[in-house]
Amino acid sequence: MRLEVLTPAEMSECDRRTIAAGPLDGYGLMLRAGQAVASTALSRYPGASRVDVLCGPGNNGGDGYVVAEILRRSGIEVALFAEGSPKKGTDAARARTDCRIEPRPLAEYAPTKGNLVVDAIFGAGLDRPVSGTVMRAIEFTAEARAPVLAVDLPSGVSGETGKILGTAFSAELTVTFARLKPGHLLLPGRTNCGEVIVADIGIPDSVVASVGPKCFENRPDLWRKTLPSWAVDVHKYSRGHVAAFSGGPSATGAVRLSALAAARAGAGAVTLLSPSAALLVNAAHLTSIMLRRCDSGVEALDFISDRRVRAIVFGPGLAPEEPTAAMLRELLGAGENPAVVVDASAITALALDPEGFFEVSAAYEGPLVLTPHEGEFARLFPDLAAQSGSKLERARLAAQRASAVVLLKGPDTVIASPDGRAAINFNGTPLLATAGSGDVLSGIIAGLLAQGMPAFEAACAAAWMHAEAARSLGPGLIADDLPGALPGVLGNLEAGR
Ligand SMILES: NC(=O)C1=CN([C@@H]2O[C@H](COP(=O)(O)OP(=O)(O)OC[C@H]3O[C@@H](n4cnc5c(N)ncnc54)[C@H](OP(=O)(O)O)[C@@H]3O)[C@@H](O)[C@H]2O)[C@@H](O)CC1
Ligand SMILES: [K+]
Repeated sequence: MRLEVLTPAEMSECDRRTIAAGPLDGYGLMLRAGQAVASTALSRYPGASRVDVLCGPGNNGGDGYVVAEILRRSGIEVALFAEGSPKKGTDAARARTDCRIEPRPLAEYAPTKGNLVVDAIFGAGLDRPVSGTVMRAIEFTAEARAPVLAVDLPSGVSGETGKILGTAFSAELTVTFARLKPGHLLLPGRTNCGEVIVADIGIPDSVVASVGPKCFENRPDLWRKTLPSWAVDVHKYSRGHVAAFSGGPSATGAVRLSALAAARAGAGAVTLLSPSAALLVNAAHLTSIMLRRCDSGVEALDFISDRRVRAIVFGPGLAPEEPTAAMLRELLGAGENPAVVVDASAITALALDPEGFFEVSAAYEGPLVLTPHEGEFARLFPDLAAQSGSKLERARLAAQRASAVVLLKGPDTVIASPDGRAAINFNGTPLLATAGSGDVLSGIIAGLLAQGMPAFEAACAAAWMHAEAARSLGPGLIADDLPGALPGVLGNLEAGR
């Protein structure tokens, strides 16, 4: 499976290197791109006898002329509309010359009921908001509810960020080339793309590898090889011990969800470190999860070193206040170096003095993962949250600043590592928008970290497993159900090894 996600600039570099190596030239790539779209139109819309093809002035429009000519030769009635003309001497100009249909100005386009619309106005080269005639064409098409097949990207969707520039087509189907682009995976663009098909147009894998892409689709092949596996004589502590910090007596449920998820993700032992005041309430709810009184950083550190704790969940149910941030700084500064997952209120607490935390995290030698949702992210990284870049870019910058893997939650969760690697999760589901679901996620990450999985891979795997668990349960799930669904998810992964 080809998991690289290419920015439009990386894609264009792949085109350039492929053309330089030959034998395909730019027009050869365009012909293959157009053929891929035309054959998708024919196979996926077999009943379409009339097609409106809308072409822009660049190479995306060039692909459109190729599509129009192939469909015409296949006996389809094609109406061709053009916005601007390709520049002389370009591949797009050649494609227009080779197309036997005379285009009409896009201003004359009005969708006809039952027609398929092929959107070849703008693709990778969109660099400003759509307006004027193109905007009207998009609005007419939406009003007529005509099915749209987009070439590379729906016009109006930024391939780089997934943002809508002005307005955009809502496609049923998008055919892109060689690899996905961030705009196919990040919201809101992902929604406008509909189903996405990646067509092979002859760009070799070696060329893709040579441009050094660092963003990936979050699929099991990205991290399967790093999943824990155990020798027959393993015992509970060698399988990894997780410590999860409980909040006070009225805030204990969140961390119990994390603890259970860590155990279900495969940690051999999980201990809840609970303040004295919450011991009884925790004791009343725990069975296989162990319980230990802990009222200070010193007590926690003693336990961590005595019981060889490999991973910590720190955040769910804790107070979003300075003592929480201080305790985390103490844990990170002590030289024990367990893996630490910082979640929920602990992130809010760190936002009281971000620079103080970044100083400690830069010096920390253990694996560190932060799991903010957008609100927590904006508290800890207010300048990054306010900038205009993509979610991918924001997560990457945050990971570098915090010297930590940052898992920025949402329907299009992004996981970024300080080394520049990033992954975009695609299997998220609205089923996960339920109280406690984030606590389960941080527990899964800790469970995998405790078993020795590297931090970036553990965060990616956890995000994927979390969503698969939700999908396996379906509507009606509550966060309490998610840990119990993990054995099924892990079983399927094991079967795929
Ligand atoms: N060999 C290859 O590279 C291959 C590439 N392939 C195909 O090429 C596509 C990329 O082509 P591309 O780079 O020409 O960009 P494209 O999306 O056609 O747009 C550029 C044009 O749009 C204009 N423009 C932009 N925004 C605008 C706006 N808001 N409002 C108005 N105008 C706007 C911009 O105008 P300008 O900025 O120059 O004034 C320029 O004229 C890619 O998506 C894929 O389909 C395949 O054939 C495979 C081989
Ligand atoms: K397009």
